Amino acid sequence: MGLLVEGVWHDKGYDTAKSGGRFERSAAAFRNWVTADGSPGPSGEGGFKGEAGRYHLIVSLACPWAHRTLILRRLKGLEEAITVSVVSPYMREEGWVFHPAEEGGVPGATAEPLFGASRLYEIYRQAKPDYSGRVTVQVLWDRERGTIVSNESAEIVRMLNDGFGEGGPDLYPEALRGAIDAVNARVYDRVNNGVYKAGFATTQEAYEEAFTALFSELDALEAQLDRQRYLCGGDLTEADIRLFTTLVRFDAVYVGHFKCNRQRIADYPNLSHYLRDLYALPGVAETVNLDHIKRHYYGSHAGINPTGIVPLGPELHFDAPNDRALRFGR
Ligand SMILES: N[C@@H](CCC(=O)N[C@@H](CS)C(=O)NCC(=O)O)C(=O)O
Repeated sequence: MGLLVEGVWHDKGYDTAKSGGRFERSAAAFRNWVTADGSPGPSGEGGFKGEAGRYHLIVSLACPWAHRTLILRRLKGLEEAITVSVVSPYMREEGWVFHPAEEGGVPGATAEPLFGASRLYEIYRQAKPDYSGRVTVQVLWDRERGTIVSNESAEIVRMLNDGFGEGGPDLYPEALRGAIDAVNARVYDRVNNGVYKAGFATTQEAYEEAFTALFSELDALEAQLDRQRYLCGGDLTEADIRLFTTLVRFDAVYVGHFKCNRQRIADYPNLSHYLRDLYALPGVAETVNLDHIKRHYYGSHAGINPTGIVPLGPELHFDAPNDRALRFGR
């Protein structure tokens, strides 16, 4: 794990000393928006029109943030329009690297076709030679302007929802925006980022704080999903995709590696049926790669798992039947 300082790579982890052992995630640096007509979005510059063949997405199949964007790309039918590269699951001294399966990398990892880069930080330097900051997945690259449009998944999912024309479900419908934003805020802080706050805490107090907030939120979500099929009612929204990418990793990595072990998702009846309901959406199962997920977490964070041993379990059955459609009538 590391970062760029004025374009120079430094192998350096997050510093929790200044924050009482608490993990604090840095804000993403590239915040432009692809829009249907190229007009500016809520931040950054304009000039990024939604066009097939123009954009390239660089993801890790291990990363829950990148996973959101891969699911949106699939649900919105944008697989032909937006090309994808997959980094190696191992993120070590050089950060995220490209090590394609054909060259002995992990199956599912690909090359980087834009510059033939071997490290993700080279892509950041192409966009901004003196870039200072963390080098994170995912990255949405614009071939036309030769730069990074955005490296913030919460914003990329919105661009994929409505920046490339019609097609697929509207996952951020006008009428539900208030409800979606409210759920997202809770889920981001206590669940999506909550598992990282527990896992990367370096004091007992910081860990306990994150653990308690995480499980109280999961309990609340369990109760909410007893009343409705999806987080914002009867229709699937962006909020569900954002929760899904954490739930699908939970029993495999967050319970053990991040010590989120009060209980598993498999022990929550509603959350586990809900997880399988989302997994069964067309094309979603193909975006889930548990091999990359387990190798990444257990094999990249030497401070947490110094041996790098990847557990063989648990057995997971996301493709087992679920009761959600039957219970909620759709
Ligand atoms: N806010 C960003 C967060 C992305 C992020 O933190 N990705 C992780 C992988 S799961 C990463 O690349 N970490 C490398 C680092 O922090 O140095 C987003 O949602 O896109």
